[in-house]
Amino acid sequence: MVEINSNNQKTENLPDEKESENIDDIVISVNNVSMEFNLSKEKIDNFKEYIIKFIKRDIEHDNFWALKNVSFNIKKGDRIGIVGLNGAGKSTLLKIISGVMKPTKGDVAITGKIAPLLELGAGFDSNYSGYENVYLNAAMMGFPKEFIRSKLDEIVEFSELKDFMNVPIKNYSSGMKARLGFSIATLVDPDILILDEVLSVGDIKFRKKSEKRIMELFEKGTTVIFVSHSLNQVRRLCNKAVWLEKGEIVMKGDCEEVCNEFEKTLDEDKDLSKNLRLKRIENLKKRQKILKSMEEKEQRALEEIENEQRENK
Ligand SMILES: Nc1ncnc2c1ncn2[C@@H]1O[C@H](COP(=O)(O)OP(=O)(O)OP(=O)(O)O)[C@@H](O)[C@H]1O
Repeated sequence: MVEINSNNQKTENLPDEKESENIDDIVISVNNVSMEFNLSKEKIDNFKEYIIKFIKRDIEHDNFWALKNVSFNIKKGDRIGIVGLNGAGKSTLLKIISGVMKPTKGDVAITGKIAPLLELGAGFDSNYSGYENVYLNAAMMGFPKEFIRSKLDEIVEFSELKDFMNVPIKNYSSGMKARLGFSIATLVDPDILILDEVLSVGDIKFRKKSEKRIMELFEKGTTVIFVSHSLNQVRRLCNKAVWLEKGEIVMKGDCEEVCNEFEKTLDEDKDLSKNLRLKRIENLKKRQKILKSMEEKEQRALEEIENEQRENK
């Protein structure tokens, strides 16, 4: 179905089993988001060389679109898995939704408190201790000091890092950073939790504990956006999925359906030619476009009927 967002642009909801007409249910609206990066064509070895070339206007760039016209709505309580090959644009999309990056075109509207857990250690200051970083990290998410103090014991206990909380983060392993980051992001009860590959880090015991914690958040109605290269994990945790390929949406909707289609192209990648994979992707994209235009027509027809009914009253 098609909804009108606050900017009066039309965006498509991820298909829903129980389609609700209530626009208030939408907590994230991604509207025609495109992201362009400038990639330097030549290798510049040091900063001095960069400055000289910059002053001489001698730096050539290639323009590269990491995301192209990406649009979808996420409703409260949805668990969205973002899937795609390396370089598809998944992390870039999460960074834009989290507000870490501004898109070149389009916009994202968010309702509620968002807890982003992006790259490992992002949001941590490596010179500060675990305790100091808990306050720093939570403050960056907009949570007041008193609130964090009330959650501190729980955060430390969950992270299992009690003996390391006075140690500077620079001495933590990547698994330890992931544990602390995950504990902060999930124990402050966010409305929206954003997880980029963090569940694949850490030992199996902590991974299981993290998945259980995410399940508890689902029950509380937390909206989760989740990037993972493990399709099984996406299937276990998500109800919907978005498949990105070279910055474009190939398919979005029911998690199982999207994961199955994506998986088929992975098998083909191994066994059959690359062309067949690309052909399948093009067909899926066409199908999405047809579905979108049908939904738009249906929406216009509904609007016309509503207008007629209003005029006849
Ligand atoms: N800051 C940046 N500057 C230039 N190019 C970038 C930047 N960040 C990402 N890219 C490029 O944008 C594309 C998408 O990157 P992104 O990290 O979003 O992909 P991804 O789907 O998360 O990949 P992966 O699964 O490998 O983590 C890649 O080609 C990457 O090289």
